[in-house]
This record gives sequence, C-alpha cells and structure tokens, in this order.
Amino acid sequence: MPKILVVDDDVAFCNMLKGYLERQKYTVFNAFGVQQALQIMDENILDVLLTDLRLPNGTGIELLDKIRVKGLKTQVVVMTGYAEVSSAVAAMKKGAADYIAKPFSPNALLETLQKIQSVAPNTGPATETKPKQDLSNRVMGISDAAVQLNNHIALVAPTNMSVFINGASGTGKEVTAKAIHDLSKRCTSSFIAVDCGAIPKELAASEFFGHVKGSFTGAVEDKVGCFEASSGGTLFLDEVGNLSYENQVQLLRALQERSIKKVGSTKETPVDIRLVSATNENLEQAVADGRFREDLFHRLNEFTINVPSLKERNLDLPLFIDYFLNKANAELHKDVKGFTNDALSILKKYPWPGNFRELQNLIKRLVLLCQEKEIDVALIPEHMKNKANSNVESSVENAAVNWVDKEILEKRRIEEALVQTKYNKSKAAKLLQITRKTLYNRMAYYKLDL
Ligand SMILES: Nc1ncnc2c1ncn2[C@@H]1O[C@H](COP(=O)(O)OP(=O)(O)OP(=O)(O)O)[C@@H](O)[C@H]1O
Repeated sequence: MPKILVVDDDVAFCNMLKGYLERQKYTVFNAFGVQQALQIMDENILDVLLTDLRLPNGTGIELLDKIRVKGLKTQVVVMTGYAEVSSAVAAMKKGAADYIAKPFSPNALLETLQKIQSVAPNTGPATETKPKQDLSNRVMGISDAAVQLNNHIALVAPTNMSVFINGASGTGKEVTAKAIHDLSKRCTSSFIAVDCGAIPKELAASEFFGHVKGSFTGAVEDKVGCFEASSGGTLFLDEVGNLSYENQVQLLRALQERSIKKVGSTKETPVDIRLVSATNENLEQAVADGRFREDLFHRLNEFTINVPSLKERNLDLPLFIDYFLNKANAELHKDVKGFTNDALSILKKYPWPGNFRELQNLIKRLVLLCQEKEIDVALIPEHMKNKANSNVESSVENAAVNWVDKEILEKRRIEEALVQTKYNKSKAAKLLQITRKTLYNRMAYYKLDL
C-alpha cells in the first residue's frame, strides 16, 4: 500500500483525510508540525508527502528541501489557500509534483494523487516505473516535422519491431512510445514505462525481472518485474543509455531468450514483450566510446524515430499553447481565455530548450497566476523575456516574418480542410488532427467564417 504523510496543524482535518485515504488503501501518517513530520520521514520510506505550506515552527518548503537533499523519491503535493498561489508556484519550482487549493473535495485529492504517483503495490513491478501522465491525448500537429513523426509512428506501430526513440528532453518521447502502443495490436494489454536513469544498478534486475521473497535483504515479498507485467503489451525503457554494463548484459539476455529468471529463482518464465526505448543522449557515441553494448543497441534499434524539438515544430506552437491552456484551465478550474498579443509574441520568440514540458509547465503556472481574462506579458518570468528578446537566431524581424509565413500556411491548411469536408467542423478537425475546440479557436483567430 502506498505510504502517505499528511502534514497540517489542523488535527480534525488531518484525521478526516486519514480516514478517507485509508479507505482508498493508503497507509497514512499524520503530523501536525515540522518536527513531527521530519521524524516520521526519517523512520519511513514515503511515497507521497501531502503538506500544508504554513506550519507551526516552519514551512512545508523545509520538508520539500529535506526530501531533495536526501535524494528521496517521495512525491510532494502542497496544500494551499487561494491567497497563497505564489508560494505554491515557489514550491513547484523547488520540485513539488503538484499542489491542491483548499478547500478541496476528497475526489479532487484522489485525482491529484493518482496523477502524480505510480501507485504500485510493493509486490508489483512499479517502484521505479515513471509517474503516470496523461498520454492518451496528444497534439498531432500540422508542421512538416509532425507529419513525418506521425507517419513513422503509424508505420511502425502495427509491427512487432523494437523502436528506438531519439529526442531532446521534453519533446514527447514517452508520448510517442504510448502512441506506438495505442496503435498496435497490443493496445489492450499493459504499457509500462520505466525510467532506467532512476533505478540503482543493484535493483535493476529485480525491477526488470522480479524477485522471490527472501532472495536478498529487503525482498520481503515476491515481486513481479516489469518484463512479466508488460508481457503481451509494450515495455518502454526511458533513458536506456543510463543502464550499467551489467544491466545491459541482463537486458540483452532477456531479449535474446524471450524469457526471464526472477532474482533468487532458477525457473525460466517466457515473456512476450514489444520493446520501445528512448534516450536523449547520443547512443551511437556511447557505443563508440564502449559505454553501451553494440549488440544491445542493434536489438533495441530495429527502427529509429527522431522526435523533433519544439523549435522544429514552430508551426505547431499555437496548437500546443491551446491544448495546454485548455488542460490547465480544466485542472485548475479556471477559465483563462488566452494570451495578449505581447505575451504571445514572447512565447513565439523564446527558444524553448525544455520543449513541450517547459511550455506545459509555464502555461500551468501562468493560468494559476492569471487574474484577468488573458495572460499578459507581465506574468511571464523575466529570464524568458530576456531570452526571447535576445534570441539571435530568431530576431524580432526574422521571427515575425517566419511566423507570418507559418500562419499563412496554417490558415491555408484549415481552409483546405474545411472545403474538403464541406465545412463539417468535426470532419475538418479530424482531418487536421486537432480537436474541434482548437479548430474553432484557430478559425476565430484567422477570422474565418464559423
Ligand atoms: N504531442 C503531444 N501532445 C500533448 N502533450 C505532449 C505532446 N508531446 C509532449 N507532450 C507533453 O509534454 C510533456 C513531455 O513529454 P514526454 O514526457 O513524453 O517527453 P520526453 O521526451 O519523454 O521527456 P524526457 O526526455 O524528459 O523523458 C508531457 O507532459 C507530455 O504530456
């Protein structure tokens, strides 16, 4: 059962949450101040810390710092009052996974917890699997780079080929892996994502193949590994370049034999997995340097997909802005309509080194902070404005020209889709691979007849 520590000085509120969360099969600890919380954190390995920001004799940020300093994997959710949104943003900058505004309903809390956690019982494969994110909806895009990406996904998905996804951080490698799974014959079975960079090398074999009770200190129960758990489905190994040499050998063996042996067992168990892996480093270079086994590289890499950066998908930026804005509005129960022209112009000029993850995080923060109908330039962090304005590659004039070209192209594509579908908006949206709502927004933007 996932372990959660609830920290709040309101004893009745803590007890109410404890009762509710225990019914949802959590193991719950309550603390009413910083000292008590620190003690519980020292004595227990926690999956989640749910903490108020203002506490007697300290703040929730101190607890967050402690988790960071100790390198713990505990996910932190901060509880805030509406007046404290800037503190919530500060907490998220320090690594909190999410925040929840008081008063909240138990269901809203549960949704937040499910969103941030890879809720996995100790017997399951998932102590190191990645936190679940909403991968089912994706922006397909209309840029040439996006069209090529989507074509490659559609092409390789129905096969059983191992796919190797290459791309910078935050470009949507996991989203791509999930799309491959969803479009494959395996879509009704599990898709399991594992962050190889987060698994200590001594535990990797147990994470991959499972273990039997008593096989090593800490193996208190039998555990199913992610190979077995994703049998029939798709196993996504993210940051595969981070695997130690020994773990690479173990992985190669399992892929060659198509069977696994649990740690502490001699029994072979056949597995039927489709492997998708990803990295944002140059794995060919790692092979050349002798840091990554060449035979494993070829096993993983029957087909390569290069995921383009946001910069290469410039034309898709408005679609992503729209998508992340709708998502943030829904999550935060807000109704921010969009961006002022000045704010939008910063977003268009900023180079987005963190790609879609950075864009999504920024939009969520801006929606949270926005008190008006539209997000204005004043809310955008100074460093982004400076970077946008000094972005030599896309100086103001170049960016403007570039942007105009791209907007003309987008408008033309929308018009063509509308003509092709005889102005049936649902069909046109489908053709353009965008939502109806986005289509309406883009039509309004281009002043096309609704
Ligand atoms: N096409 C898309 N449609 C909607 N959201 C997307 C899309 N691509 C990426 N995102 C969002 O951007 C964020 C980053 O995506 P993802 O985790 O797949 O990137 P990644 O390349 O695997 O990142 P990392 O290298 O850090 O592991 C996620 O929140 C994801 O939901």
